[in-house]
Amino acid sequence: MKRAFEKIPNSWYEQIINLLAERVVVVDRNGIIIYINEGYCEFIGTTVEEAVNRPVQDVIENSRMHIVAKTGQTELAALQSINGSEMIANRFPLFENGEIVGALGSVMFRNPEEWQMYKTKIQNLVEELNYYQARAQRDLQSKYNFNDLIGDSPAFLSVKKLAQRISGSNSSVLLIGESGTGKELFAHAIHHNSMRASGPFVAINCSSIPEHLLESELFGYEDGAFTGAKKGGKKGQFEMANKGTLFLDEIGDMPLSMQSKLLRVLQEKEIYRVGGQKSISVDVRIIAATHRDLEKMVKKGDFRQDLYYRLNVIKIEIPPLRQRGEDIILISNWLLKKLGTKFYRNSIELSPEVAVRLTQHSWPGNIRELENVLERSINVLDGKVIKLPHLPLYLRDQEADITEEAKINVHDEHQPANIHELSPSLSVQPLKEAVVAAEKQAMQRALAVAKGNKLKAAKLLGISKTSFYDKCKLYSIK
Ligand SMILES: Nc1ncnc2c1ncn2[C@@H]1O[C@H](COP(=O)(O)OP(=O)(O)OP(=O)(O)O)[C@@H](O)[C@H]1O
Repeated sequence: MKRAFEKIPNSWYEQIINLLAERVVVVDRNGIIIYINEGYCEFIGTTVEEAVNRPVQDVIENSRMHIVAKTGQTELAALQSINGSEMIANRFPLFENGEIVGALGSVMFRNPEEWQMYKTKIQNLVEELNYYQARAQRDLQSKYNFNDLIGDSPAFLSVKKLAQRISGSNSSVLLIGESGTGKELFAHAIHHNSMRASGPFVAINCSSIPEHLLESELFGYEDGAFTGAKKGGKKGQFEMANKGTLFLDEIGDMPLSMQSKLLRVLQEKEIYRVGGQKSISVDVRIIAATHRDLEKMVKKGDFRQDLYYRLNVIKIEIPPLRQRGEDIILISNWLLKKLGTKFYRNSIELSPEVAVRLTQHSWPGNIRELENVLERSINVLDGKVIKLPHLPLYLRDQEADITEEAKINVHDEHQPANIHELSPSLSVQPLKEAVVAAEKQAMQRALAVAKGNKLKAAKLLGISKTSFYDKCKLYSIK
């Protein structure tokens, strides 16, 4: 190495240094400048003569060369503000016989244009990074609040009220309800209404993650915890949800081995990453949800009883749509508005027959099914009104069933009385039709008692004004 330098004439040194970096400065162990090149001097508005032999911090703004000459710690690609611009500087300690004798500093860019080009590139990258960071942050926030929970049936309102009331508490919440009843929506709204609203909302579906990945997904892992593990390790959902809410959807599908680990975390309020030795404290509120009968699972030994008690501090049971038939039209209208915006199809309405059909269906898939039906109908629709042929076949088939039975009924009415006696079932109306007829009758009676005052009639029936108006429309009651 030494021999290689010997061949370089002394007069070349400065040229080589200047070509290696536009701005170079060398200080002794006390931070006094012993060399600075002209490029650097020009940039900071001084001359070599003025700068040499002076403390570096007096000559170069925000310099840390005197510090590097003391600590011996290299500083690479450090941001340094000079003349209002961010420079990128490298600072190296210089050693002789193992002792620090000074430091060498260089600014990485040769001219303002080059700097500008890099600066623009870096700025773009920083902006991109900020954008993705903000987006990732947004993804960890609740997207819905209680206003997004539509329904004004007494059954739904009492559940919504309970959820609102317990939002502020820190206790665990267990949401029980059939698929598509809005459990996730409730979890978002509870978080949004809680003291943790400014913290993250992290949702994880326990049934969609393979069992062997669930632990690392929940608790994270350390560097090298297993083959394929990301370098530097990874935070788990518990850590991501720190100071916020962790929504554990489909908790009933969590394997028993994981249930024990989850219970430990809920008790200790600390986690261990997979392959990690040190505990990490976490402050997380748990909202769990399931469509399964957890009590039955506990009895069968499929769900840990102690975990069930831990999660079941506040239990909220969301009623299925068929138990709140009066919400169907209200939710449908709200969904039509939402879907209208999504598909640029505004003012879409339900025909009265479709409205009746929707209230007759039992909605095993609940609001998700209703949303799918309406989305499909909008897609096959030309005008503004959804009519029976726009509904999916399985809903139209109900029409055939009902009409068949209606035919039997009509036919029946003309039969002699003894035939009724022989086959009483033929004169029986389908329950759904009977309910619809009874509802219509009750409304007409209430209107008559209230002398046509709809608000009064709604009060007499114990339903909201909106619900009453929707039903009037549905049954063509003027
Ligand atoms: N009360 C409601 N008002 C308006 N939309 C609702 C309501 N409840 C549910 N939805 C809508 O229904 C769909 C299903 O809701 P969500 O995913 O919250 O149900 P879920 O009970 O968590 O279902 P799953 O158990 O299948 O995960 C979503 O599109 C949601 O926006």
